Amino acid sequence: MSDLLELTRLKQLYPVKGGHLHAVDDVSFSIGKGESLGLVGESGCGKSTLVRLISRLVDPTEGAILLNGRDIAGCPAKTFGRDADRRRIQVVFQDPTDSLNPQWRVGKSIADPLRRLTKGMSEAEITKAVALAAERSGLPVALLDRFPHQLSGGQKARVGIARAIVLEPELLILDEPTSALDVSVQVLILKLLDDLRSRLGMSYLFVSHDLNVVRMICDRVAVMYLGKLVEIAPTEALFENPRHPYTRALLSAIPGRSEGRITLQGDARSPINPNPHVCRFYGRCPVGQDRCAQSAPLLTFAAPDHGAACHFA
Ligand SMILES: Nc1ncnc2c1ncn2[C@@H]1O[C@H](COP(=O)(O)OP(=O)(O)OP(=O)(O)O)[C@@H](O)[C@H]1O
Repeated sequence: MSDLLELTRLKQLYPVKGGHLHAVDDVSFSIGKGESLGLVGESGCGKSTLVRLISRLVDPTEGAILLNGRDIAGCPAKTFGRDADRRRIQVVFQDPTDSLNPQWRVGKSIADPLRRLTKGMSEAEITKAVALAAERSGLPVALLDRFPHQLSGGQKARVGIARAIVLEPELLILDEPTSALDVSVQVLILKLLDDLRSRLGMSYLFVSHDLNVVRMICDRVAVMYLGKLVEIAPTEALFENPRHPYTRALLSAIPGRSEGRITLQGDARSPINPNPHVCRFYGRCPVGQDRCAQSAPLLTFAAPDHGAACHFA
């Protein structure tokens, strides 16, 4: 797998009374083309700062950010908005409400990156691209005329994803994309993201404080502590054999860890939903917890946006 993104000795220092705070301290890692890398660590460890550096909202104090071999850290944050690489990196934020203009119909919000970052697209082409992004994100085209406050949390999350993928980026940075959602919708959005990555061949940097979520959709996991990268490993290796004491502490703090794991997998047909998911689940169920808590390890999970339903296999 060749690298899409490579960070080399990236540093971000903030001036504080009596010195500097090392928000990101000498961080190096890479993300392969089509790879999903999870980034975990406790609050304040520097995850958001790293996201802001990679998406070029702020300039690093030191270090390189190679995108397809080009050092985009050399392009000032102020002008990166006009850079050809800008459209290759998109971010999905934690609370989609924050990234949507409340006075715009959501179709206009999804079209906005196209209008700002591409040149020469006709209105017909923009409308077609918006409809395709909505369809890929599982957002009915009829909802494009609504305002954000007229949508559910799950639908707004889909708008945020449609807006991010409309430019067909190579790197999608997902900054706690499901933490504002209730648990049944969370599973659907994670499944959608997992499918989109394989369909569109994007790479993910998936930032989360929830290790169970990271385990579901990441190929590798990077662990940050006090601005430093303390461990990076393939997901299963990290969960089965954590090397750094901080990683071990994080893993031991996962609720219900002793009960097992959750993964998402493939499509199965069901009479309830023409496009259901199968949720292979061991442990506490993320949906319909009451019913599923004592379930057999495998259950099928067929869930439209509202009214998720679990079925024991
Ligand atoms: N603009 C700034 N000026 C000074 N210090 C900052 C600034 N932005 C962040 N910090 C500090 O840098 C450190 C890392 O912050 P950051 O927001 O990156 O952490 P985080 O891991 O994303 O936390 P959370 O999960 O709570 O969002 C924190 O100690 C924070 O207080």
